[in-house]
Amino acid sequence: MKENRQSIVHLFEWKWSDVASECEKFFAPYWLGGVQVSPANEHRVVTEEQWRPWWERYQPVSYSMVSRSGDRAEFIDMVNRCNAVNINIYVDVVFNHMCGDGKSGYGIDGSWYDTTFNARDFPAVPYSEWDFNDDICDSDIQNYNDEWEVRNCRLSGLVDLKLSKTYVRDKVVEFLNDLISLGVAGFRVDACKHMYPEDLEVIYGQMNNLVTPTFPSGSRPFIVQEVIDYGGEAISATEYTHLGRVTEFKYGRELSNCFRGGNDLKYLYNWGEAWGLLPRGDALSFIDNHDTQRNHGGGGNPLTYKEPREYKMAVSFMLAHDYGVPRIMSSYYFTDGEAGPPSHPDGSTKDVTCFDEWVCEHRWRQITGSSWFRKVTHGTGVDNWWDNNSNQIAFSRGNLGWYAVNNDAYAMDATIYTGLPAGTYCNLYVSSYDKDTKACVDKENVGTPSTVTVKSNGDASVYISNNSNPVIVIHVDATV
Ligand SMILES: O=C(NCCCOc1c(-c2ccc(O)c(O)c2)oc2cc(O)cc(O)c2c1=O)[C@@H]1CCCN1C(=O)/C=C/c1ccc(O)c(O)c1
Ligand SMILES: [Ca+2]
Repeated sequence: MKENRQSIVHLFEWKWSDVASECEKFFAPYWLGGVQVSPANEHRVVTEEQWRPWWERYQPVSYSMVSRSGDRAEFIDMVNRCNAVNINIYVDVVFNHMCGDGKSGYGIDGSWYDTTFNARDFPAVPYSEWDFNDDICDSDIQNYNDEWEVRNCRLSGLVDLKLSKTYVRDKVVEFLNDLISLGVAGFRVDACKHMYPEDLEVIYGQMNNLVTPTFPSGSRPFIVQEVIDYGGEAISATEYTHLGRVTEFKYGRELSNCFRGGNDLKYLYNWGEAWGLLPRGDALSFIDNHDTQRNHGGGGNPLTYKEPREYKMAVSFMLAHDYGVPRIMSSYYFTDGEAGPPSHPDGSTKDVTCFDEWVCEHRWRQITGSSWFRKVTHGTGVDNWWDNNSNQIAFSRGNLGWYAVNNDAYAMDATIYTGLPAGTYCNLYVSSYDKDTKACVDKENVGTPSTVTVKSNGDASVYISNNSNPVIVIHVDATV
């Protein structure tokens, strides 16, 4: 985790070859801290329940590095090429469970597995029935208010690994240390709610340091723990914060509500812990993720690429504000929530083509510009808050950047103290900035200024109509 480059982009279901070229082609000159990639280990090939759904990758059958995104050699090439341009790779790892109960067949790398009847055979690991919790719980989780059940029973039919057992812990540590040896910078740990913090502590403690010289000697893996906690269940995210960052699911739900008009933006003056969110140093913040962008209701029904105007506003606010480590979702277009990535008839994932079958939100100007803002203003707090007692707000990040958004149904027309040095700044939400020629080229600025002039007293007079891009994002490294 580089100090001033903390944004993470989740390149969901991208192949390793496409991730590598995106690191070199797009991310290198920018702002990015790292990329989260889909699970790299062998998983089921699901064809009967659904045809090749995205969630087949969350049903492991072994820890060999072959998946729908590519094989071990391609994974190594991706990590090397991204590390070479200083972009970290964080791997999604699934070790609460293996595949669903009552299944048998060959995984995507050809490994046999059998969970029919009492079998729990994963010879490629190997795991056998005594490596699972069926002896203490042989049913699915029913009651999310029983923390013993949530940890020891089957999560929607998935056979539950006995992580209390040294042998199982050792196999998981071997898997994680294999990935570390390939040069990854950390992990997104799936389904942490379903594993005991005590077991995770032992496993994380046995992870090796990150490889040198790619990383400074003694560097520890960066850990993001997925704990789905909207409050009201027996298990809370705070049980895991001492072990690493934890996903803050309330973040996207609350901010989506604000930008859909459910709460006046003026209330965001104390956005963060005062809203019941995790301490900012413990939080992984995001608007939507691969799961919540699909399951309405249960997933908090967040803004997604399907509501682009409000989504871009919410994501830009997340990136402009100093709370947490933000993760940006990069999706493929879908209507059926279970559908897997754009694929060929044989089920193999297509090459990425941004903006036709792949949404590539991370490449949208409004999001790229806001992420650059986050990098430039890292280390400052939220200062000089201004609002119109409704849905027009502005704030600076120290004297390095200034952010304003108009979510009212009428124009924002005000003179506001920005805290910035005098000068003319490029509005990165609607314009492109050329660092060499210091030019600010309008792109989509109907109703939103493409540049902002700050007077010597720090004031700026801004007019932002209620248009499709009603945001100003300016910082000291993009002046004309
Ligand atoms: O209806 C489904 N599942 C039951 C309701 C969602 O429950 C799941 C949760 C879940 C849901 C709510 C909670 O409060 C919670 O603690 C856990 O986490 C998972 C994690 C996995 O690695 C693999 C899974 O199959 C699941 C899962 O099915 C569909 C069909 C099977 C996969 N799936 C899904 O919907 C898959 C969802 C999924 C997959 C991967 C994830 O990382 C994730 O967060 C959710
Ligand atoms: Ca478990």
